[in-house]
Formats: sequence, C-alpha cells, structure tokens
Amino acid sequence: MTSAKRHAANAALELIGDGMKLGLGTGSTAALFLDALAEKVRGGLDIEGVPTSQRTEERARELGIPLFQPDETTRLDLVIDGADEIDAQGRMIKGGGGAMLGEKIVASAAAKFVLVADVSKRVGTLGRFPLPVEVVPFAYATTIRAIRETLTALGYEGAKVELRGAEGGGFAETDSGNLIADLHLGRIMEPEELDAALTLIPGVVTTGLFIGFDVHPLIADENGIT
Ligand SMILES: O=C[C@H](O)[C@H](O)[C@H](O)COP(=O)(O)O
Repeated sequence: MTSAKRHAANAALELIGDGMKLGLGTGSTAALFLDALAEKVRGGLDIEGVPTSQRTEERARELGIPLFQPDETTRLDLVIDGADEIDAQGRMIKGGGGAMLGEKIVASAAAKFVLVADVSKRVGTLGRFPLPVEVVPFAYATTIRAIRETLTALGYEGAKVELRGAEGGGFAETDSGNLIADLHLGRIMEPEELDAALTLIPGVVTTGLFIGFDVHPLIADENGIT
C-alpha cells in the first residue's frame, strides 16, 4: 500500500503554491507528503506549515520545512492529512495514531481538508475501524462508564470500549497528556448523532469523527489516483 499512499501524497503536492499556509497532518501517508513537500521547499517553494502533532513537528523540522505558530487571525489554505476511514459523504474516522485533537484543531482553521489515503480507507459505512475518543485522565473510569451508557442509549448494544495501551505497558498518552478509548462499534449508522452525544460527556475532549469539513479526497491505489 506504500505506493498507493505515495501516489496520493504526490497528488496533493500539485495543489500547493507559493505563499500558502498549510496544516501538516500526522500518520504514514501524511509523512510521505512531508517528504515530497520538503523536496519542493529545497527547490524554492515558499510555504509555511502548522504541524498537527509533536511527531509531525519533529519530522518537519528535520526536513527543513518552515513552521509557524498560528495566532487568532490565522487561516490556513489547506490541511493535508490521512484518515483511517472515509465514507461517500466525506465523513471520516481519524486518530488511529492518537493525533485527532491536534488534527481537528488545525483542520478547523483550514479552508479545505485534502485527504491523502490509499483505497483501503474508503468504506460504505464508518465503524469497522475502532473509533478513538480522547479522554482526560482525571476520573477516567467515570468517563468510560458514561461512554458505555451513551452507547447503550444510542443502540450500540455490546459495543466494546477499550483504553488504548502503550507499547511499553500502561496506557497510551496523547500529545496533550490524555488517554484514548477505542470504541469497537462495527457500524456507525448516525455519525453526527454519535459525535454530538459523546462530545457532551464532560471527560471527553474530542472524538475521532471528522464531520463537516470541506474534503478534497485524493485516494489512490498502486496505479495512481482512483
Ligand atoms: O492519529 C492519526 C491520524 O488520524 C492519521 O491521519 C490516520 O491514523 C491515518 O494514518 P495513516 O496515513 O498512517 O493510515
């Protein structure tokens, strides 16, 4: 799938012009875009980027991509980012790598969301990929119980809710020091309703549901953009 991801990443480059302010996504596909972008920057392309995660910030610095801190007036031309799933209406699940909070904040400042992905990410119905939900560590068990109750009330009987583990043991931590609950739902029939209900729970920071963005999908297989 790397060649498919590379096709998508390269196609995104064609949308970039001098003077643009970009949101720089997180994940393996966004990383391929960073590599390609860095080459253009070395060739004289004049852009500035806002990273969506610490990982992306480190990589962009290594590659010599100019970064800036957004202020209240900042409007980004594009954010270029991957996804774990996207449906026909451009609704997405993100956060497989735990970066959805930074990604959502940056995407909300961008005029357009350029999705770079291989074809495996395109789905009829969202939800086969476990939905990541960012939860504050304070009294997290209370928040997990509220998530379970919300899921039951919405008809997701028997849904599994798992706190994401870290490689070296313990729980995985996001860039903001929060935890991630992965919701195994199978099929999400009403993503807007689910997102609204989960986001109302006090200990929930955000969900991996990305809805309502102006998505420009660049989805590729090994032969190129589909
Ligand atoms: O937290 C991670 C991000 O939402 C990624 O954009 C998403 O997981 C897709 O990553 P990849 O391009 O590696 O499949």
